[in-house]
Amino acid sequence: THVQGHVYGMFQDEKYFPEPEKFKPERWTKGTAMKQEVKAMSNLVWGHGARMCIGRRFAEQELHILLTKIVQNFRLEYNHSPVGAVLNTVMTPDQPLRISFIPRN
Ligand code: HEM
Repeated sequence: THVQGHVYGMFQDEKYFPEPEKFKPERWTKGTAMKQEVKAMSNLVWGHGARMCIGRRFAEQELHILLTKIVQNFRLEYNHSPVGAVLNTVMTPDQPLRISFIPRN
């Protein structure tokens, strides 16, 4: 039996994520209003406990490098209708993401 936390729902909880629909990356930076221990337990993206994702640090490092390289080399533009989210085991966009990657040089 597949049992899975409702991670998307957790991110919608106003108590921990005021204005959950807004893009506010500062939610995750050090020194913001959310307490560190609440931040750590407010979502289960990586699972929790003895069987939590063993590749977490590796995946975070990869994402950090990937996003840094993209932003260094491209300006991203999106000029289409708002994108919704659909649950397909993990959350996926409800339409193709037609993001334009415009080279910076
Ligand atoms: C964005 C990327 C990733 C996400 C969101 C993710 C998420 C998860 C989650 C939710 C679990 C289940 C935790 C639980 O049962 O409580 C898991 C398990 C696991 N993940 Fe990841 N993972 C990611 C990337 C990776 C990578 C890159 C690796 C390996 C290099 C990896 C290796 C594993 C392994 C081996 C387990 C099983 C751990 C166990 O059962 O003891 N994951 N992951």
